[in-house]
Amino acid sequence: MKRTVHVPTEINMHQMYVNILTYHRELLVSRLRSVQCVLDNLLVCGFLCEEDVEIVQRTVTKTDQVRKILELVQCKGEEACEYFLFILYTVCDAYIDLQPWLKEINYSPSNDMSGMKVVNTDPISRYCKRLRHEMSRDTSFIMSYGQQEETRLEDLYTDTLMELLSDSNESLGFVENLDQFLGDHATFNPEGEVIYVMGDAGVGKSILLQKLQNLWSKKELQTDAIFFFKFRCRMFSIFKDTEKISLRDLLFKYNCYPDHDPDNEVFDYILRFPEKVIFTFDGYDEIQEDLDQLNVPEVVSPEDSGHPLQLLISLLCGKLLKGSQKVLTARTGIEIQSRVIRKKVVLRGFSPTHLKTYIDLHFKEQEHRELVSVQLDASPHLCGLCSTPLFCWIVFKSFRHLHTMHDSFHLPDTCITLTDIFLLLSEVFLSRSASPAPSLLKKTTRCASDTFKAGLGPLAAFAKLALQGMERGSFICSQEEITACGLTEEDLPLGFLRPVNEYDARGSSANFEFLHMTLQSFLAAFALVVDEQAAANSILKFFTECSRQRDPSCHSFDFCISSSSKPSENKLFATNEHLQFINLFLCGLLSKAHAGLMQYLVSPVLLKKKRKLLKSYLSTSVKSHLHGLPHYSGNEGKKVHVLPNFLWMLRCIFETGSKDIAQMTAKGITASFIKLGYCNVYSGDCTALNFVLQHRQKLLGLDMDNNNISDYGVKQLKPSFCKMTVVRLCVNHLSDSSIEILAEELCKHKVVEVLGLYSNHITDVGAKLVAQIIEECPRLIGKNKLTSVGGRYLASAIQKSTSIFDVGMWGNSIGDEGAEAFGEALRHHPSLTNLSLSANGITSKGGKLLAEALKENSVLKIFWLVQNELADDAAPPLAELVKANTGLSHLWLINNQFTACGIRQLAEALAHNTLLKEICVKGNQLSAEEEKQFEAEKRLQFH
Ligand SMILES: Nc1ncnc2c1ncn2[C@@H]1O[C@H](COP(=O)(O)OP(=O)(O)OP(=O)(O)O)[C@@H](O)[C@H]1O
Repeated sequence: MKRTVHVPTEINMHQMYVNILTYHRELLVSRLRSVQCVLDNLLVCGFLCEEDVEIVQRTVTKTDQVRKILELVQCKGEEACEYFLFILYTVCDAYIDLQPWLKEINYSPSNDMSGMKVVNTDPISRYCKRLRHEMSRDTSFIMSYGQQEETRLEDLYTDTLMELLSDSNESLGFVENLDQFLGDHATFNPEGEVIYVMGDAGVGKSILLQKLQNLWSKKELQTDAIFFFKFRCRMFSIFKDTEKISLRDLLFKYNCYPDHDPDNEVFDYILRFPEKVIFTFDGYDEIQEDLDQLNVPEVVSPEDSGHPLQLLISLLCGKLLKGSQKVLTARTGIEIQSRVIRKKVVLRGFSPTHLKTYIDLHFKEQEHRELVSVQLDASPHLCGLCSTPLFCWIVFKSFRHLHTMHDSFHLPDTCITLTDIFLLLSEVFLSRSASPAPSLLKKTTRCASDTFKAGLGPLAAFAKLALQGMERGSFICSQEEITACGLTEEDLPLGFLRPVNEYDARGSSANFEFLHMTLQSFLAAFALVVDEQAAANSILKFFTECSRQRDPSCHSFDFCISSSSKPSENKLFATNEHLQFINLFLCGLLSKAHAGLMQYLVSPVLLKKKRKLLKSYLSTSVKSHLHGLPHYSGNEGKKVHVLPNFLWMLRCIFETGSKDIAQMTAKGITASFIKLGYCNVYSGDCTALNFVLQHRQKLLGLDMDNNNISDYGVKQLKPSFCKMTVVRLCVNHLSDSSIEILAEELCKHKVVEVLGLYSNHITDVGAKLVAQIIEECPRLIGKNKLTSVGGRYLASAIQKSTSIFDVGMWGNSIGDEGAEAFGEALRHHPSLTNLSLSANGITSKGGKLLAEALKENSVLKIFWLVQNELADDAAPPLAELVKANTGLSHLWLINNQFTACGIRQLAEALAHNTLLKEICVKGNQLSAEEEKQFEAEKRLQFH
């Protein structure tokens, strides 16, 4: 028998385990926690009898219980003691504190022992198992139509674009797989504990969390966490201001309670090992309370009770369960204190490849796949809408349903609006009740207005319920509220509502919520339109509400981070997107395009009145909005920086389809340059923008940097490029196909003066096209994926151009061959004054070729070669360049590989140069002393 246990030398080997227990008694008494599991196993294996167990259980304190167990097993002899150790060794989760000690005494089970059975009856392990089981049950299906139809998550889940952002919202690349999600990758603040996931309505934030939860439940998520608690933030709004709850109750009531845990071991374990816990909080934007109003002292002790919102904030700030991982989702535009954020992920929806995968998953029939693909290919606008998974799901589901019912059904064509999409969804819901199963023999002709007329009763009742919820600021409805709106049991399976189980812990009867918040907004708008009782102008109430709340959303944790100060303007709930959506749908429902349908559902006189009211309101507010925009003058003329609200206005205008309002808006833009940077413009918005710009006569500069336009958006803007003097599309996920459109349009109209394409996905193919337009576009394409091939195209275009001043090629990979091409292009270039070839993998070879060529150039003033691989053998030609005194005023050589020897040669050359104003060599291989000396010499020369 193998014995590897270290024991005190004086111990008799026949009594080894008995002696170990005596020798380490104190440690065991203080560290052994889960007594029950030890007792259960000793009992099952016959080392203890029922009476022994009772004796132990009668002992009051845990430490005494352990003492008693030790006494008993020692009395039973060597095998009982060994089995006792074997239990601690096997159920390592429960006896986590004793594992280092078992290692220290070098314990490993003997052969005899290894054959013995140990059952894990530890409450912690049991609880983890139960959590995983319940999580798996709750997350295996995606919500679907009605309550009877469910789709398995794994059958439909498709990856989406998940972009990692820095603290200052710079892109840090994309999440490659979900294992990367929780890890340290792209963490910008190790002190923060929140992974902050942002995204627009319906982009898939909840589904992403569901996927993470489901992977965890199957032990397929890379994490050490053994507890996972999921919350939806809207739940925190159902508590009264005065209600209080303990952390323990918050965790267990709303997830699941531990069974057989009389000593509260699970909660104690969570408190001791918070790093073993993951939380997900979905929809931070849905919290309705103003934290100021709560006026409750901050909760920091896990034993204290507090308002659930206080607990939430304390958890997020790390004041409770510090070290636990938290994933928080919110709609784009909600700012939270960056000091609590560990990393930021922004969801960008489906890329074209994802969309293809989703089509394949969604449609089992090849015929449908092909039909949908063809129809999508024909409509970039629809593709843009379908990059949002929710809209895509509605479009595809509707297609499947309506195509099965009616042979001739096609996806709506180019001008489809969001209102069309939600009308389609409603039609599907209503038609499902009207015709239980599609006939195999004869497919009927589709008549949407008949379906709406027949279903108006329940539809209006759902709409009333939605509106009442919005007015109360609530996304959850009770059974009583549902009944009060006139809805019956039979109406519920139509699909508009789904039950929510999460809040059952409060003992209330079943609650429901709308399938999606956007659907609630749509129905609320529908209620405003069909309501014949309320005054006609009440349709405008949410416009008024939104204009009151126009301040940028800012959810702040200030009050819990610095408890001393209590800022007065910290409104937790500040987003009004769901209200903006109501306005948008209102515009759609009252548009000319839907007048035909709506006249069946509301009296034509009232409809006309409401349409007139809306139109006049929109015209006035567009005028005053444009008038009130801050104008300022810059190089490109009079500029305006529009606010996100402008975007909502554009969306509404597009939804109305009113040419008059579009025309008036286009005319009302008096500035020659609009900045729409960081406005969260997505591809679908480009249709709206184009709708307005079509009516503009004058030229216009448009800065749309840092949005989510993508290739679909550029396609939508195609007709407007003829008027654009400035086209800034930096950081917008554009690929070469966008450049194809730009090249075609910009070269045709030749009015563009500035083209910004920094940080997209352009390759050498796109570079060739950029080269074509380069004569009109002085700003080139930094931070893309060009190699020497693309570098050569551009260099050759620059060589031919006589009007180019500034080329920024940083952050590509043009290497030495590209550098050589640039050298040749610039040797006798007449106009280029500013060139950056930083971060391009250029070695001394390329540096030498550049330096030699530039000696003959007398125009270049600023030359950046930062962060390349230049070493001392590039120093002589660079020194020659400096000596040549060509007109160069700034030479940046930061972060290369020069040593003191190379830098010495450059320093000597300075004496011959009268024009150089700056040469910077920081970040090379110089000691602090050598760097200082160079700086001193430089100062001397420049003086
Ligand atoms: N990755 C995905 N794969 C497949 N379908 C998805 C995916 N993401 C979202 N969907 C579909 O879109 C619907 C809406 O997604 P989800 O509720 O996650 O959006 P959200 O970003 O949380 O929206 P909101 O901010 O409005 O709550 C889902 O019910 C699902 O049908």
